[in-house]
Amino acid sequence: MNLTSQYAEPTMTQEVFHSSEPLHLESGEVLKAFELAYTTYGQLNPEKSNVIWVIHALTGDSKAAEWWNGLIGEDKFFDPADHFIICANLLGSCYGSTNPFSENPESGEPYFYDFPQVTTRDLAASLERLRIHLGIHQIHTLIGGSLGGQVGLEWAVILGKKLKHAVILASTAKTSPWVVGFNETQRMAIESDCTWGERHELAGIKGLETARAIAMLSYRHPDDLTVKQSEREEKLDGFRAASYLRYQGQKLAKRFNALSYWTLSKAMDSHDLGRNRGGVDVAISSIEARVLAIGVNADLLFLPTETQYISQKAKRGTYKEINSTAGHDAFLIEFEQLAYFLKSYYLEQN
Ligand SMILES: CC(=O)SCCNC(=O)CCNC(=O)[C@H](O)C(C)(C)COP(=O)(O)OP(=O)(O)OC[C@H]1O[C@@H](n2cnc3c(N)ncnc32)[C@H](O)[C@@H]1OP(=O)(O)O
Ligand SMILES: N[C@@H](CCO)C(=O)O
Repeated sequence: MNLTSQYAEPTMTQEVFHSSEPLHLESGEVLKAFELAYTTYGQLNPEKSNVIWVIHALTGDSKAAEWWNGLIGEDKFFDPADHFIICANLLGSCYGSTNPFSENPESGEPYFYDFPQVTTRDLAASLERLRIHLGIHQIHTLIGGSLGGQVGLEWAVILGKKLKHAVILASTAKTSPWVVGFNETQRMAIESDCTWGERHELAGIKGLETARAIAMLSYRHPDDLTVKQSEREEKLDGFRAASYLRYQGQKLAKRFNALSYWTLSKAMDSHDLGRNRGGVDVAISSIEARVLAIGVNADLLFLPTETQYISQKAKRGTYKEINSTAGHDAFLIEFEQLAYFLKSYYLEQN
């Protein structure tokens, strides 16, 4: 395994799955039809036993070998030479799947603010549709972090014995009031943009910048900012931490939109694996797959104890912890530790 080689994007295939069967949502609303854009790397083996299904986080897309380039790719832990790796853009997101700017079949116009509320369970149900469409009867490993881990847990319950390993990173079985609070402050920032309510893709975009800046403070640990954003000279204004957060807001606003952000942050709030299942403990213990939960020691958003709890309640759970001042986002950054944990976990299972 070469963890230091240059990033070289492996050959990928991009497709769009169109489901014409209605998707009945937890809210009671119905999506009459929906599309999921997905990317695959590698080939399904004759035994169909090499499926690695990746679920992206809040603002990710289906090109997992780009944003997880230290983990997926030639000579990386998940090598397309050995695995069939698939990632679908989540429903509501703006990278090719049905989202608030898609046409509402009822009106012939984009949904905009009428896009229905989707929960992590709804998102898992849409992925399940895609799995059935592709004729995948067994998933070797399902892996996702943060919102991706939440959807992964929901899907693991649904998949039963069709899933062998669920790898859940920096995530939780039920969204805490702390996370709902962070998400609400971000939605308040979006609402305070005077263009919010307008019907175009830039509606709420300045609010989205602020939302991302707030979110970044929950994705990083104070030590990370101390190391990277401390001043080199005495000053009264123009602080590096300030320009860093503004830059991060602008960076997201160039590639995302406020309505998708709103939709997916509400999906995160909705997450409760135990809803209508007799509680979180019962739901976690109903997962048939082996569960590897990986927390981050300095995660201020999804606390490591929350991630560890998943492993403790799973029938067959293992816990590992990333050591990083990067905070919550360490699951997108600390490739060497991730690869090491994955390797030792699979060795322990064999
Ligand atoms: C189409 C798509 O891109 S979607 C798929 C990709 N995205 C995802 O999957 C979402 C998940 N990914 C992420 O959230 C992020 O990419 C992460 C967490 C992996 C990494 O975040 P980064 O922003 O690269 O890291 P970090 O917090 O260190 O910030 C570095 C950036 O801030 C800039 N920066 C650092 N300090 C300052 C400062 N004081 N003032 C202004 N800018 C600053 C750097 O120049 C750098 O800019 P760049 O991204 O243009 O190169
Ligand atoms: N940094 C992640 C969110 C935290 O999981 C993203 O933008 O998707």
